[in-house]
Amino acid sequence: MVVLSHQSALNELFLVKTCKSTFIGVPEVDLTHPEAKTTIVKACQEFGLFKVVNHGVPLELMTHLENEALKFFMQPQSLKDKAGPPDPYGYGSKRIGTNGDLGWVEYLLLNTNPDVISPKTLQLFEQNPEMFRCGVEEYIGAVKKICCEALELMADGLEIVPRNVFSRMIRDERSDSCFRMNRYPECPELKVEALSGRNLTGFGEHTDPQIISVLRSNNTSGLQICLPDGDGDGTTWASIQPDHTSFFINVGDLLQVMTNGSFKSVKHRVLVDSSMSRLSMIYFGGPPLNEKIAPLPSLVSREEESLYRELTWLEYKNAAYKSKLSDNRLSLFDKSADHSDKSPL
Ligand SMILES: C=C1C[C@]23C[C@@]1(O)CC[C@H]2[C@@]12CC[C@H](O)[C@@](C)(C(=O)O1)[C@H]2[C@@H]3C(=O)O
Ligand SMILES: O=C(O)CCC(=O)C(=O)O
Ligand SMILES: [Fe+2]
Repeated sequence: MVVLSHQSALNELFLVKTCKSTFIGVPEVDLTHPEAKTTIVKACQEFGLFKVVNHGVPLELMTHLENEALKFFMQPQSLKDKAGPPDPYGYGSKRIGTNGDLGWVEYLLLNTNPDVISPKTLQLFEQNPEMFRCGVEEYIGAVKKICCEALELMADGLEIVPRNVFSRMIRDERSDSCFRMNRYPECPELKVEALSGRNLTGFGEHTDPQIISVLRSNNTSGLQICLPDGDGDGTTWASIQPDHTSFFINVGDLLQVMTNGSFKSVKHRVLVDSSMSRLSMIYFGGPPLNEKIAPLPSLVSREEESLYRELTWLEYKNAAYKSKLSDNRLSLFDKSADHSDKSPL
């Protein structure tokens, strides 16, 4: 629990100046609608984000796991710490990654491949057997299905054959996907006058490095996306209205590369609410580590049009995990950039 005497620490670590932001209407997609592929492609090109409604995943399945996660987060710190520090998998608090990023968040990060289950995750499952084994597996099974359907509609919309060009990487048994549960405790101190005009960063601005991310949260707001800078007058953040019954899907870096920049890996962040805690669960769909990632030939008619060079997911992931949250990781793929005299990022 934060007390006011910690205000200066809060200031230094997490407070950002409030900048103007408005709620935007995110494109909504029913994956079974005949126009779904067109809506999805447009949303991925324009925003890099869309909302999936009428998806058929029972609300109880989502709330069951949410409640189990809350039970975990409500345990004494000493018990939670047994599942940490993250390596990168396991329990973490306030430190995000290993390169100095901080946020007003505690989280659990899991690899979804049971073959690469980390000791930290094993410890977590042993401490909370019922809680995670069933809940997490069932939930991941459901979101993975939605994720693959969405990726197949993207291929249809872009007229790419075969339509499993993206989804096969997620369905592959070696797929390097992960799953994260974030809890952003409310921060009543934000209401005191001294802090007015300030926001607290829960999760700093970044793009997701994988192919695609599927997010579900409780009804607490906080997620913001960075809008394309139409008139070039600076960064505009748009708040996303939470909806605990729906999923939000966002484009990751690898999908931006494979679509040769047509789909946008959206920059996003989370700000903390003063009176309600936010609980989010995100599935990050990634390819097998040795998968070569480059613009799809059918989207590039001449070699000169290809914006990105080829890298394996392992190469990109290793570099990404050495970077800070807000770094421009995609520049590593950038064909026009000269990387000879610099570190990878
Ligand atoms: C600061 C970092 C945390 C992160 C690894 C990184 O070095 C840069 C990318 C970060 C990110 C963002 C999306 C996902 O939440 C995540 C699990 C991922 O794959 O890349 C996190 C990483 C993390 O929290 O370890
Ligand atoms: O917690 C959220 O709502 C989003 C977090 C996020 O962007 C991430 O974990 O990569
Ligand atoms: Fe993210």
